[in-house]
Amino acid sequence: MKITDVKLTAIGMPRLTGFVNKHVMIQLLTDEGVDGIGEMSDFSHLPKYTIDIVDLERTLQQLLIGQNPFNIASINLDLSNNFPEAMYYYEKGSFVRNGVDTALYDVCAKFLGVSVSDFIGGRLREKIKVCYPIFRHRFMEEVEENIEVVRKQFEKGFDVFRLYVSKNEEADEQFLYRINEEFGGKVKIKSLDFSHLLDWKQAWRIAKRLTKYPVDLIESPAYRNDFEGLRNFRMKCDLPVSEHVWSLRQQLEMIKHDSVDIFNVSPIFIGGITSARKAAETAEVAGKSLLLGTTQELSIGTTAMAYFGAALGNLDYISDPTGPELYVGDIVKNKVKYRDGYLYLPDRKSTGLGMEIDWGLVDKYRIKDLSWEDVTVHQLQDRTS
Ligand SMILES: O=C(O)[C@@H](O)[C@H](O)[C@H](O)[C@@H](O)C(=O)O
Ligand SMILES: [Mg+2]
Ligand SMILES: [Mg+2]
Repeated sequence: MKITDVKLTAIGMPRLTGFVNKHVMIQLLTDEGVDGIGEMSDFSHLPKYTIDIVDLERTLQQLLIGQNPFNIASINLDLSNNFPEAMYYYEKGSFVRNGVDTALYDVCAKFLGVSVSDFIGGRLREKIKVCYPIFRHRFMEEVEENIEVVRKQFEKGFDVFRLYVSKNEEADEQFLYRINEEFGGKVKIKSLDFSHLLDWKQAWRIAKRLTKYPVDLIESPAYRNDFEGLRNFRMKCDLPVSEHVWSLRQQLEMIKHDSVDIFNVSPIFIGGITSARKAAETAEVAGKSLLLGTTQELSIGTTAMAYFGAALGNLDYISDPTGPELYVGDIVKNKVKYRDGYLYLPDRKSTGLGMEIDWGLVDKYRIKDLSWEDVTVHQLQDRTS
């Protein structure tokens, strides 16, 4: 089998909050008539510059046309040479590698007539427990709005939430207090996510205040790549500490410094299922736990993560992918399913990723490029419109 063409389509998908996220769908066409699809999810993160998708499409055509898609290892090497790791959480090259790598798994599994699960180690579970995100409070009035979000999502079956904290600790505390009052033990807060916005000492001061209320873990409570800072925080805190993995080198440093208890791994931030499996195995060797992170993907990206997560032995904590529940729409005929706060894998009998593009929806959400609208850094950090 040979790749004969590569096509990219930019998608602008609004969230229920109004914030529009820009994604790129990739199609790999082959001489066997089977096509692979993948997703470069959520380019709407800092830094505020843009990838030219016409140019990217040309680059990927040069790299991929004529290649056998089963050469996943060598194609990943080429991709890493062209889009190297950068020790940065939202490195756009990782998003590009992720889209291509996912599409390779889709096309190869489809060609064999099997599910992606049969390609990457099977399934230890058919569903993955996830939590719904509550975006960062900046103003006191947002507490009431967020309590309303919890009420609504609780009705839809979500009973675990995670909270982004640290811009208004008064509001953060008020939110936790209100949740405790109104829902008691019925709703759980999985994590407080500091998103690398504070130095570890400031994060520790706020964490002490907020952990009067029950939470499972603390995420990103130090500046990016401050491995000692993370460790200092971890040594003070009774709760487990998690951090995203955005490069294998960064993961190694976190292991050397014993910075975390849990690695938050997601294919988008480490450049695909292939790299994510490497990171997951590294975590296992180092005796660390895992949770499945997210950039809030559409259904194609979320399903890819579900396959990856279903084969993990050390997925010890509640995971994060809820993208399809945050966006107003999708671009597939068969959106991923959530029930009772679980992300369900597609039927094992489906082939490839099991996703079917809905071209009507693609046309509805298609955009011409990834250019930035008029958004502020606060809006980007807090995912608000
Ligand atoms: O755990 C996290 O840090 C998040 O999922 C974070 O990456 C978000 O900003 C996410 O990417 C989003 O777009 O909501
Ligand atoms: Mg996080
Ligand atoms: Mg994101």
